[in-house]
Amino acid sequence: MTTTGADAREPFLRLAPAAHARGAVTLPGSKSISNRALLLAALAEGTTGLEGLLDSDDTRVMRAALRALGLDLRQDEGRVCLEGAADWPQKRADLFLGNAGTAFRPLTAALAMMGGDYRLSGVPRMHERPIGDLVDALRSLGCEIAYEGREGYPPLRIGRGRLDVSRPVRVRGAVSSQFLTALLMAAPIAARRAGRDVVIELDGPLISKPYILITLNLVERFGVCVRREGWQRFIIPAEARYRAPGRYRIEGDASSASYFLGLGAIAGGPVRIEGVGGDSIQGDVAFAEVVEAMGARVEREADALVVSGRAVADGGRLRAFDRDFNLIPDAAMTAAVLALYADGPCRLRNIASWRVKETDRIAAMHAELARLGARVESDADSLTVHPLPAGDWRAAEIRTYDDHRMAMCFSLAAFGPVPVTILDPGCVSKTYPGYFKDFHRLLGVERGGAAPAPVITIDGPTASGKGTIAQKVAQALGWHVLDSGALYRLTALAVLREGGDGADEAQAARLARSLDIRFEPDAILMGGEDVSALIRQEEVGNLASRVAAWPAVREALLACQRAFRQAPGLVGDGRDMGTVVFPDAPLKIFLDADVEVRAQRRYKQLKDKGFSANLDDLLQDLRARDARDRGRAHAPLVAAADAVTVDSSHQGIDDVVRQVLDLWSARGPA
Ligand SMILES: O=C(O)C1=C[C@@H](OP(=O)(O)O)[C@@H](O)[C@H](O)C1
Ligand SMILES: C=C(OP(=O)(O)O)C(=O)O
Repeated sequence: MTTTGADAREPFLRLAPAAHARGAVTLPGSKSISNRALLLAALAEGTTGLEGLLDSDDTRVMRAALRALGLDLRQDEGRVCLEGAADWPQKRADLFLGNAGTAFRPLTAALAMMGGDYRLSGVPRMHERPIGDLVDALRSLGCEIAYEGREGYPPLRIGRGRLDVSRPVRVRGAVSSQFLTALLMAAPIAARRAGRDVVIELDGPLISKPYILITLNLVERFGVCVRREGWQRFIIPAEARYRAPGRYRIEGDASSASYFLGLGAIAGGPVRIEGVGGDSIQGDVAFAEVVEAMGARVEREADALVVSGRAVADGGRLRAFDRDFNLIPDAAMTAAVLALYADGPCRLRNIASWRVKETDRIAAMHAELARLGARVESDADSLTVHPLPAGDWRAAEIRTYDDHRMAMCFSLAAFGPVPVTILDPGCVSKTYPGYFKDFHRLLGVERGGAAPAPVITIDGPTASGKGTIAQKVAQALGWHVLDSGALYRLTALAVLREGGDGADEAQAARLARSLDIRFEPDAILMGGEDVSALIRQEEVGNLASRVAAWPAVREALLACQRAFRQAPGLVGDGRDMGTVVFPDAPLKIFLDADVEVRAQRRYKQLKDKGFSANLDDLLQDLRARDARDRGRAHAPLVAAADAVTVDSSHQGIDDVVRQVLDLWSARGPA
């Protein structure tokens, strides 16, 4: 199902439309906690054994930097052991920190307070991510920092300043909370040198507050108790000293958990996520509440979450939201993709920080969701995503902008009816190198389990010949055939027999659910009665088109249709076979023909069977039915984005059958 692997920096990863996912995943260690723990262990007296440390680009640059600064890091039976020091031995270093905000900002503060001759740089995008608010705060403390390029942005040069902590240091937190985090973690260096309390005051608003709580939690685990007055003032006592806690276990990454919470919500689940749970210290576990509000169920254990929902492939829909995501900006990206499956427009508010992360995430998210076919609106600090009806999905190539979260959250777009291609999937290595492997495992793609029987879908308007073509293709391949139109006709017949006219959705859905039908080789039985001829009547056909427009009816018949998918294979004909019922079908045909040609065919069919017919009436009828089928809001008649359109206007039946069989032998077995 996957066209190429994603372990190396492959150019793309093609995800076939998926329907269900279940199983357990163990999260990699938290990026935010790993890099904080590395820095604090490096500053602490004694040896710390870090367990569950994340191994990814962001932590590798941190570890490499600490080594370059003269610290001793050893790998020891699944732990990273680190001998810390209040002052680091190497006073000159040129440090490359990739695009890791959690390495760049805290190291800037620590090195600036220690003093030395340091240069800090990163990837080009890191040089576009602001750091001026932190540099201003550090300069106000007497640190010496210079911008090598653009004012307010890396690369930085750090020298030897003269620390003065006699006055509170003020820091702005409106652009990133990492500036306050950096000062809080480094402050004990200044407190020790100056022999007095360091007071940090917030200047203006603070975003991403839960990350400050992670910082305070970690700082305390390493022996420093910060006195805190709300979000306004933080006092680091003169005698603050970091002490190694011996061993420290890093919990799983809660931002990474968001993809699996989303997965369980749209793919049925249950998905068991191990590594974060009710005891987590990360704000992003609150994403569990977001998927709950959207309709998923989440069970919380101390160190695990179990999520399940109604699969969108089975007709499930998530509840729309209008929500402030300031506290969980990273997990919020997952919600933007889930919005595709919602029952109304979803609004993500207060996410301006997205603009200065790995990429301008508001612009990137807007562009890529739109590429899938979604309607999207955005402004300086918000994003509105409209749900994407099955017929509007486009098989898109998603650009990821070297942003791990773009790649990970767009994997959830694989639950639409068309394939989705993720470009540069290897960018997940920033925080989750094994992401796609875990994702595929939950989808069952890598499990080698029984693959579902193949399906060829043939969709098209009335009288395009799809019923005959489907029969003949199925015969040639020795497969089953599903005449989905018959299910709607049977429902219509049941409605007529109850005296209804198709205007009552609940009645039609109730009858659809309770159909007692049997398909025999030459007959269709309802309640034991052969109704094959009855359901071919124009009156029933017209009513069928009307009841088929009811979402509750389509939903009632969905599971019934999918049950036809059995070995050795199925040819399904209808109007939404490829878009809704079998979105993962390896071959989809959209069979079209001019409306005049179709009217002629229908006319001949009726005449041959001895019915009276009028060509003009038939033409008018077909036009009306086409308009109804194409215009209905729920599962309208459209070609799936990955369907092959075959025009049968000027071809004989056998030519079309041959064409379909050729297409199958060309692509099916692959
Ligand atoms: O402190 C941290 O570990 C982080 C803080 C957040 O950044 P902002 O405070 O810039 O929103 C978050 O987006 C980032 O991934 C990690
Ligand atoms: C914003 C992120 O990273 P950083 O730590 O580099 O800020 C992120 O991981 O989503």
